[in-house]
Amino acid sequence: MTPAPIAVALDAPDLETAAHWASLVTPHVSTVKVGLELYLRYGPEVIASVRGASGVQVFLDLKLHDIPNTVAGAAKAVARLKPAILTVHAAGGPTMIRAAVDALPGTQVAAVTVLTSLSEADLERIGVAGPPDDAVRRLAALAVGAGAQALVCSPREVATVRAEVGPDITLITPGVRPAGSESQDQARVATPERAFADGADLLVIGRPITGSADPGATAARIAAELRRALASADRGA
Ligand SMILES: O=c1ccn([C@@H]2O[C@H](COP(=O)(O)O)[C@@H](O)[C@H]2O)c(=O)[nH]1
Repeated sequence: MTPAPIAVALDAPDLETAAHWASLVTPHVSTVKVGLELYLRYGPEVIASVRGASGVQVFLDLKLHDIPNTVAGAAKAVARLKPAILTVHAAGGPTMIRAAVDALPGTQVAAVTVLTSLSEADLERIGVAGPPDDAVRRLAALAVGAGAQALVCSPREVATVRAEVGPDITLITPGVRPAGSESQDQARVATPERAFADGADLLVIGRPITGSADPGATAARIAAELRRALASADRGA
């Protein structure tokens, strides 16, 4: 069975746990995601540990945000790890995004538009007035114009972003919560089925899977539900 287009966020306190979660979920999902917690604790060795024998796609979610020269250097520093996806913040600006894209030709550079943990009120506090959709759409257009091949947005904005950037850009949505799950620190959430129906290509799901009693079984169940939804929408997975 083709793995479902889900990236499981391996936000684990130690390498053994992350590698164990990766081995449980990789039969069911296309991608595992390494974020700041694991990478800052263990560095590059974490990538081989979670990739394991399965050779699953690794999404390196470092959310780089610095001056262009520094981001280019950081991107080159991770090139040998061959991540399928690397994140940068769209708010770093077009020159910074272009620097990352040019430094990593074999990797999809994904620009994070507006963090899914931020509500409209949070955005107003940091000087971004108006509905999150407006800022997300603006940053998405800027990032694609600078060469980003992928974008990170919440499932609430994915339809708007798809309409803005067209069919060729990979849309990645964290803030995904199966029906009945807690939002936790995520502010802009939707179900996996909603995210896909609205045009997402890759769903990031962490704690609803890794915090469950059986991460392998939970990943299998969410993947199966998604395949059913995709089949009825004729999008295939
Ligand atoms: O806007 C963003 C960008 C990245 N993330 C990351 O995704 C996962 C979500 O984990 P959950 O446990 O499903 O909430 C996490 O690693 C974040 O760093 C995001 O949530 N929002």
